[in-house]
Formats: sequence, C-alpha cells, structure tokens
Amino acid sequence: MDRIAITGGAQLNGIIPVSGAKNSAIKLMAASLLTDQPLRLTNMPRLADTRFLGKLLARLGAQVDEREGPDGSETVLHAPEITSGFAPYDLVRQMRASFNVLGPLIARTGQAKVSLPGGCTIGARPVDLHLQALEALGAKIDLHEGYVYAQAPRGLKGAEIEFPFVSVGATEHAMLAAVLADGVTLIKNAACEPELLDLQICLNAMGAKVEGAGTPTITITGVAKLHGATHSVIPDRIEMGTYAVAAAMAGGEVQLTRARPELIDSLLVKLEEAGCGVVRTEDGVVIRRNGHRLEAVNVETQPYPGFATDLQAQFMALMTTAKGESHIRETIFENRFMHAPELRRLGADISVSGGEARVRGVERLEGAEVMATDLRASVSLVIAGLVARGETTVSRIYHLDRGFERLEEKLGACGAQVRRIKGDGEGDLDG
Ligand SMILES: CC(=O)N[C@H]1[C@@H](OP(=O)(O)OP(=O)(O)OC[C@H]2O[C@@H](n3ccc(=O)[nH]c3=O)[C@H](O)[C@@H]2O)O[C@H](CO)[C@@H](O)[C@@H]1O
Ligand SMILES: C=C(OP(=O)(O)O)C(=O)O
Repeated sequence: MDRIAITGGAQLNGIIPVSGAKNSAIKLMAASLLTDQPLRLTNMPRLADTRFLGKLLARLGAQVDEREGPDGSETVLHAPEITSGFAPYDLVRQMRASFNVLGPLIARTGQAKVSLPGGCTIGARPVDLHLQALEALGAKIDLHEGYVYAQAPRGLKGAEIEFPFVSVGATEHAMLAAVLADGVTLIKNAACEPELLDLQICLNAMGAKVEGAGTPTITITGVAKLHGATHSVIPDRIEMGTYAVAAAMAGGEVQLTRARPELIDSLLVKLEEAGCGVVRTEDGVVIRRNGHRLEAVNVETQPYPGFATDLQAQFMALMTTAKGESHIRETIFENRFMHAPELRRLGADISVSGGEARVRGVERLEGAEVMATDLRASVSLVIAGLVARGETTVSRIYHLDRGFERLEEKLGACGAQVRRIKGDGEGDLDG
C-alpha cells in the first residue's frame, strides 16, 4: 500500500486548479444507466472512486470511455442495454456509492439485485431512507442475505416522498429513480447540497423534468425516455475547501482556480474569523496568511449551506496550531473523529466527548507515522504534516486516493515537500 511522506515547514505559494466534484461525478455516472444513448461528462475527476464505479457500470452493460477532451478529462458512458441488474457484494462493499445504481436499474429495467453497502468507519450509514423512497415510488423491495431485491415490473409511479431528516444520498437516489416514473414526484425535506442541482441540470439535459433541486422541495415530472447529453461536472467544493485550509495552515498565498467560492462560504467565513486573508475571485479564491498565528474558532457541521462534515477533519487539523481553544461539533456522522487520535500522535491536544472535540492549539506539531482511517481524515493528516517539524508519513492512503486527484502534484507545485512512497497494491476503498 502506498504512503505519503510530508516534510513540514514549507509555505505554500502558487495556483491550484480545482477538479470536478467526486460527490457529483459518481451520481452523474450512475445516471448514464437511465438511457440507451451516450452521456458525456466533462470536467471529470480521475479518482479511485470514479474508476471503481466505471468498473461496476461496465459490468452492468455500460461502455465506459475515459479520455482527454478540449477542456480536460472526460468520460463517455453508454449503456445501450442493461446486460445485468446484479451489483455484487464485493463491488458495493468496496465503495458505498455503488449502491446508487439501484434506482436507475429499477427505473430502466424494472428489477435489480444490489448488495447492501454496510457501514463504514465514519458511521453506520443505513440506507433505510433510500429504500423507503424507492418503495414510495412503487418498487417492491425485499432484503435477503445482504442483498436488496427490487421489482417494479409495471414501472415506477410518481409519489410524494417526505424525508424525516436530510439525506444527500437518499434525495439523489429518489431523483435518479423518479425521472422515469409515471406521473409527478414531490420530494420534501430534500437535501440542498450543490451536487443535487448539478444532478438536476444533467438529468434535464437528458430530457428529464426536474425542478427545485438546491431547495428543500423538488418536483419531478416523469418522462417515458431519456436521451444522451453532455454535462460539465460542478467544481469540487470539498477539494477547494481542503486546499484553502492547507494554505491557511502552511502560510503563504495560494490561488484556487476553476472553482465556485460561493459554495464554501461557511468555511471561508470561518477562515476569515480565524484571521486568514480570503479574497473571493471570479473563479475561485485567494487564501493568504503571512507569519501571524490564527485564532481558534468553533465550528458545527450541518447540511448545506452549513459547515460541511467533509471539511471537519481538515478544519480540526488547522485548529491544532491556532491560538486558544476550539470546539468542533460533528452532527452528521456519529463516528467522524477518527483523525483525532492520529493528530494527537503529531502532538495535537485534542479531547473528544460524544459529538464534540475540544482542540487546544499548540505552538508546534512534530512529524510522526500516522494512519488514514477515511477519506477526509487522511487529508487532514497531510495538512497537519505541512507544518509538523520533520517528516510525517501517512499510511493507508488508498482512502485519500478515493477523493483527491494528483494531491502531491497540486501541493508540490506550491512548494510543499510531499512525496508518494510506492507500496504493494491497493486496499479497499470503503469509506
Ligand atoms: C458520495 C457522497 O455524496 N457522499 C456524501 C454524502 O453521503 P451520504 O449521502 O451517505 O450522506 P447522507 O446525507 O445520506 O447522510 C446523512 C445522515 O443520514 C443518515 N442516513 C442516511 C441515509 C439513510 O437512508 N438513513 C440514514 O440514517 C446517515 O447515516 C448520516 O448520519 O453526504 C454526506 C453529508 O453531506 C457527505 O459527508 C458525503 O461525502
Ligand atoms: C464520506 C465521503 O464519501 P462517501 O460518502 O463516498 O463515503 C466523503 O466524500 O467525504
């Protein structure tokens, strides 16, 4: 397994282009199963997760063509026929987002057998809301031996779906299924994350009739058939936020480009509160810190537009060397503080009680060997390593490779001393 070694102490100065969003790309890829015509996705990130989902889609009957287009990486997905409606345990276990093929398979073919994804390190992550939404649309769902058996031989029917709490994945899943249902579907208490609007734009370009994504109420008027389309994947707000935090941690001046700063306002406001220079530009943001120590600030994770849980670990790393005490509350996932003990190995002063971590800023971190436990935890350790004295090595970075494209190259171009140490093979992607 590969590791990443970071020699701390270098400031970051330069430009980092932000990639397309993993969390959008994987749902858009699943949408390709809804039509027998090609879906061309541009601004595609090249990640372990997208590669892996490509393999699953190919197994279900899609041709997956990754290529370089005029505007960077693109993927053309074409499923003229669904040759199998079976997503086996091994493929879903390794990447939760594989479960997203269930809705499109039922919508297009009236049946599917997809493995339950199971939990992962950040929480139990049940899929009850996904299944309730599909049942509301008329799918008959049975669970046997870890598999979801779904049937809708006469097609799905539009329905009213009211989620008891906000779920990004369940909202997306309901949208992916309802676009081909007969009649109108109303989704209430929908997640408002920007990736939902990206999915709506793509589905509508394919001939769907979806309105309201990005607000708590989404209305979908089902159509009989979708067609091919070209869609540019929304910039990755979590990658943008991660590099913003890395620049704030290491000091210097970094310009993030090809991005949408308004999508991470909740983070940028906190960086400003901590004393970091933040200048919003047309296609990104400039993050500047010269010399002075940041102040501790508190954050609480919330659904969009609140502070993203996917930036919590990175922000905790930043607070480890801030002046004062920071309280970080995690409200989305019940076990998303796995990075805390690893950050402590670098000398951070963190105590965790229930859903809250208290971080007392220290003057300096010390390099150490640490282990990544999940995707965002792994990058939080890299961020801490940027300022830790000496060398930090992060193992199990297959987690990192799920969601960060060419991280060493992007940070290295700004002066960071980050290198990959090649190991033997890949671990599970599960996260
Ligand atoms: C691939 C992808 O886009 N992943 C993102 C997505 O995950 P994901 O879509 O899995 O996250 P959800 O919004 O669904 O999860 C929110 C909470 O609801 C719970 N829940 C969810 C579904 C369900 O059927 N039952 C249930 O109890 C979850 O365990 C969690 O505690 O949104 C999360 C919250 O912004 C992000 O951290 C993830 O990066
Ligand atoms: C938790 C994440 O992804 P997933 O939902 O795919 O595990 C993430 O992107 O931080």
